[in-house]
Amino acid sequence: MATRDSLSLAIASTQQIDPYLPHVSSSNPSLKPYVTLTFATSLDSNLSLSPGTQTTLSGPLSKAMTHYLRSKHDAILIGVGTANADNPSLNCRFEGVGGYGGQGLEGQPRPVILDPSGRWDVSEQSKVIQLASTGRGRGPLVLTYTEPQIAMKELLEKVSGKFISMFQQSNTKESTPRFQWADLLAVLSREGITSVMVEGGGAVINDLLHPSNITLVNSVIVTIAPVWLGKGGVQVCPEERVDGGSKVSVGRLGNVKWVPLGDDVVLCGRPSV
Ligand SMILES: NC(=O)C1=CN([C@@H]2O[C@H](COP(=O)(O)OP(=O)(O)OC[C@H]3O[C@@H](n4cnc5c(N)ncnc54)[C@H](O)[C@@H]3O)[C@@H](O)[C@H]2O)C=CC1
Ligand SMILES: Nc1nc(O)c(N)c(N[C@@H]2O[C@H](COP(=O)(O)O)[C@@H](O)[C@H]2O)n1
Repeated sequence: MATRDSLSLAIASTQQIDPYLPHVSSSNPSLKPYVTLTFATSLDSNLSLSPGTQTTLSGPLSKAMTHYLRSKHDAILIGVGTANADNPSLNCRFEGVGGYGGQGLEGQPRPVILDPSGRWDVSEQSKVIQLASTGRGRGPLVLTYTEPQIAMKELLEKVSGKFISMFQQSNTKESTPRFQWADLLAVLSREGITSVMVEGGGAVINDLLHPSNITLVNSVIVTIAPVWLGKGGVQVCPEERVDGGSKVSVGRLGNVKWVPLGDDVVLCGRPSV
């Protein structure tokens, strides 16, 4: 839990970040959720030192800012690689804004885990499950192509989470199965989710930054920490884009704002392809 001082400072800074956040919640189920892509990176664009490990990059102020973001979204989405590497909590621990403050589940985002191949071990050891079972977070939605084990299904349902089976076209059996972003956002919309923050990890972020998906992103909020992690890390580096035979940039942010937060800087922008 962040301290009161760091929270006050973070709140002051968040006024600059607010324009990049979802504001109007819509009950129209046909609308795509508002998508905020947000993560913390090193100066060499690494999310962590190596695959399968968790690396602290954000300082206390930018971490508090992340919890503020969590309080402003209906859902928080990660890939199964992050679920397994970090065993994250994925709740809002920003007292007074949402989360732990005697306000029940108000201000708590619903965790969403992309797990097409059924690699996430849904068990009592998972912090997400522990928090949901004690009223400190919401039960997760797990999007998958596989048939879940009955015990895992029951455990998830006990904490008001569930597996959602995604439709897999028989002619698109890739070696690394993926959902189409438009499809998965439509599924979230049908679950009543009007805004989602995508936190990572590398595969999820790089996939969303692909030229065919980046237009689905409404805003990008990146914490940049003053550290180099070196080669071998999990890197944010999307596929190249070729146009008319020449390599061009994948995308660019417009409407940019740089917000210093402690030793870090938070970059906010909107994709302009
Ligand atoms: N610094 C930061 O802000 C963050 C750092 N991380 C770090 O990132 C690392 C994990 O990253 P990765 O190994 O790349 O794992 P990941 O979290 O991106 O998960 C990868 C898996 O997600 C699934 N996936 C990805 N895109 C999908 C799609 N479109 N449809 C369906 N499934 C999809 C696939 O099963 C894929 O194997 C960890 O070290 C973690 O600590 C993770 C989140 C944020
Ligand atoms: N904002 C931010 N800064 C960092 O330095 C990080 N390593 C991350 N990682 C993300 O946050 C999740 C951990 O969340 P909990 O504190 O356990 O709720 C982790 O899984 C990454 O998605 N983020």
